[in-house]
Amino acid sequence: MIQLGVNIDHIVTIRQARGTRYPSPVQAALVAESAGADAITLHLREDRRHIQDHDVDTLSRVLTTRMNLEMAVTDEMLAIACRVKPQDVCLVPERREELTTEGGLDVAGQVDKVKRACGILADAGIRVSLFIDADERQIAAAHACGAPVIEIHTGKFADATSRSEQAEELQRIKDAVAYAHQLGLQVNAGHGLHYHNVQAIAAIPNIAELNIGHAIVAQALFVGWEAAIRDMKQLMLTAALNPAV
Ligand SMILES: CC(=O)[C@@H](O)[C@H](O)COP(=O)(O)O
Ligand SMILES: NCC(=O)COP(=O)(O)O
Repeated sequence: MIQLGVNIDHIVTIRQARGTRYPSPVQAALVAESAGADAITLHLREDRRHIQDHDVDTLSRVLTTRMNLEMAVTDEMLAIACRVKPQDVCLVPERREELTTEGGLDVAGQVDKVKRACGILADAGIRVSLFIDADERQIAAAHACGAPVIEIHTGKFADATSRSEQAEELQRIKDAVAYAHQLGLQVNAGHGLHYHNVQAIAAIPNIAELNIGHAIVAQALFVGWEAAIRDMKQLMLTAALNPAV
């Protein structure tokens, strides 16, 4: 059944805004797990704009589901991942000046570097996911690097400004999921998903997991954190069980 990875980055954005001890990412993660999160996703960025190293260490000790640690393909992050040993690592592109992740990792353009990182993480017993665009060339490269999982970047679909553009991006994602599944990859998806666009993605056959954060944190301001997660999970399950939704 489709799973939900709750990204808690922007819980921590609120804490970092004032340098307080609240809101606690530990409390957010444990409540999320009780509300139906199948994994907790956190992005340790090179610039530490939100998640801090100590958050990763603490959460690795208290989570009862899975930690999905997002990180850039750098020796610094590989060393942290091999020390912490989260269940999952998702390798993502990063640019210090970006507001948020702008696209998928260019695996095809740096196969040796990504393959080396996949090997190091796999040797540490960590399941590797590559965050890539809905692009067959990138999917084939991810498979060649030995990653067992990919996460399709749904940002272009989420940011589409017309129905026709959104439909085009959705079809691109559907084709990518089918191709990746045919290669034997586990296929996840995420970025920019919210309560009004998630069902179109969740309804795609063979999508295993959606990683969602920003929209859940925003909705929690109005309905509460637990309800925001329960509602998102329910939308996903309904769509997955009734693809015609
Ligand atoms: C890779 C991705 O799309 C997100 O999981 C990522 O965490 C976005 O970065 P921010 O959370 O810093 O916006
Ligand atoms: N990999 C996507 C993710 O973890 C959450 O992205 P968003 O929902 O915060 O855009």
